[in-house]
Amino acid sequence: MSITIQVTNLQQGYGKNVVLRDINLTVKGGEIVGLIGPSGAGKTTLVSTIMGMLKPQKGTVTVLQQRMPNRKLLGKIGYMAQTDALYNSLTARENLKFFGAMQGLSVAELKKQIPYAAGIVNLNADLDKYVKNFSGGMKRRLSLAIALVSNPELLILDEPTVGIDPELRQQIWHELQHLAKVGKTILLTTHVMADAEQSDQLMMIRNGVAIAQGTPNQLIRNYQVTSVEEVFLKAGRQQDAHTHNG
Ligand SMILES: Nc1ncnc2c1ncn2[C@@H]1O[C@H](COP(=O)(O)OP(=O)(O)OP(=O)(O)O)[C@@H](O)[C@H]1O
Repeated sequence: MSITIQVTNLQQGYGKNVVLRDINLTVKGGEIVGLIGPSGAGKTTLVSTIMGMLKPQKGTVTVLQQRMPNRKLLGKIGYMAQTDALYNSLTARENLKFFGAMQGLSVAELKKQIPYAAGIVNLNADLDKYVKNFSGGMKRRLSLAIALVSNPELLILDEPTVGIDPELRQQIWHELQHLAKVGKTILLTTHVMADAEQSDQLMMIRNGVAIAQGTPNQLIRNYQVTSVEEVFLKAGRQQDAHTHNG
């Protein structure tokens, strides 16, 4: 399977503030990779760098064999940001049309893709409602539909399940697993352990470094615990002990 994302010895930050240190990540086509870590750990900074919105301070990022940042690749990446960037004065359908057209979809493609993307997040019945009347969860769902509408090779989802009820979360996961099976690559950040457990590969980030990496089962075995949550807690304690001793 080809490599979709390659991050090598990445250091990233804002001005003199270094947020990520020595991050290495390889994501193969068709894989679902979860980034987990406490608030402020650097997950959004990492996905923004992979998207090419930030230039690495040190190290390299390659996406679909192209060195990032690279504006030409943006059309191939479906991105769901942490804060919903939606037009409140437009309907959900108009938002999907606008963002789909920006991604290069033709009128005929939009006609086919809008019901598909809205269907995944259960929004077909609300397509002609104004976004200003949407609940927080509906806005998250519309943002996810926008990420999916152009049928991109790579999906980057920053906390996609925040504000989404358990039933719909399961439905979304079902679709993400299906998309991965047909070769799409998915990188997501999450605080939700149930999401982490569904990922093929996990990277746990804490204080700007990767403290644990592997498949959920590998991590559970290596740390001799029974859940991903316990892996995270144990890896965190080990990082603290190491920092205090070092
Ligand atoms: N635009 C910015 N300018 C300066 N500092 C920033 C900026 N964005 C993030 N930071 C800082 O970088 C660090 C990592 O933030 P980041 O948003 O990547 O964390 P996160 O793991 O995504 O957190 P959360 O789970 O809360 O979204 C934080 O200390 C934050 O204050």
